Amino acid sequence: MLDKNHKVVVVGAGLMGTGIAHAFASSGFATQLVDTSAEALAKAEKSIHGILDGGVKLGKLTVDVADAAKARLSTNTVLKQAAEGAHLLVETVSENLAVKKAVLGEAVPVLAANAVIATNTSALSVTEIAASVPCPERVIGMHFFNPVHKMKLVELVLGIATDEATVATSREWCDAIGKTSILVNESPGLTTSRMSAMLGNEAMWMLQEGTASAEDIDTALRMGFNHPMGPLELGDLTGWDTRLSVLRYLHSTLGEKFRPCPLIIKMVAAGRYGRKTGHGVYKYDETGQRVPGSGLKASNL
Ligand SMILES: NC(=O)c1ccc[n+]([C@@H]2O[C@H](COP(=O)([O-])OP(=O)(O)OC[C@H]3O[C@@H](n4cnc5c(N)ncnc54)[C@H](O)[C@@H]3O)[C@@H](O)[C@H]2O)c1
Repeated sequence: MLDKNHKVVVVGAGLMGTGIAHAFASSGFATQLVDTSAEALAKAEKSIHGILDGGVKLGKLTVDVADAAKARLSTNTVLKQAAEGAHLLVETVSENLAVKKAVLGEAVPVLAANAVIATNTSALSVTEIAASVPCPERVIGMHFFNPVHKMKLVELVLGIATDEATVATSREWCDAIGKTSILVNESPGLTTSRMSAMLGNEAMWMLQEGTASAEDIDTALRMGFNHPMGPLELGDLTGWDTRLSVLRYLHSTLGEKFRPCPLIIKMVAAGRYGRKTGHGVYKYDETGQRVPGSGLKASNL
């Protein structure tokens, strides 16, 4: 049974770690956010405070509730210190198997007994990550969606060794932070990433071929299918670097239909990762606003 005194450690203070740490801290859990980069931690803390202050301005939270959530959040560059006695670890470091295994190798020995060990990997194997620790039955995929404070879904991903107790406790953790969880047996790209990778890749092929402008491809999916965002603006939000590594993985496991569009490879080589670098398919100004008419043109390719 979950207890509000249970402590959570979130490792990786990037785009996702920021949202995940906010979710736990604002749901009543003492939350430690860890990153090797002090700069990333400072940025994450500022964003979390921004989300909470925004909630106060909208009348969704009182100042006291926001302050209490801020007080429950702490940051640390020393993983072992932060993970000591935690009942849930959510690793959400860069999408790299060796880095993820190293994080677990260091943190797992100091967690509370029976702690859930969750990975937010988009496309790596939970089974393979789990095999690197002595308790693979306690490892589960906990796949969140960006932006975490708005997206309700969590895909809980079962590796070959994940046991029922871990699934049950993970569902409780998701309920406690107001998320809806679904169970997915480990398979490349799960349900949502597989579909989303296909859509984003196809949109880039269309852009590369000059089928329609970036703006019109996005409008087509928003207005034609009621998607809240078009696939190109979504790729800018997710990051084309992350997108490319997911596509490469799906290509190697599921075959030709996932071959990454050359335009994505070119954009990543140019450092045009999306919102996080201020330039992806669209350009963003220093306040993060999209520059009107900035969509990549087929004539520029
Ligand atoms: N971006 C998305 O929409 C999305 C959605 C679901 C899942 N994911 C997954 O979440 C994970 C993180 O993605 P992101 O977009 O937040 O990446 P990101 O690049 O924004 O952040 C990764 C962070 O990990 C930190 N890091 C790297 N090595 C570390 C280590 N050894 N110890 C501590 N911190 C370390 C980096 O400094 C960086 O701040 C990836 O596995 C990704 O596949 C991403």
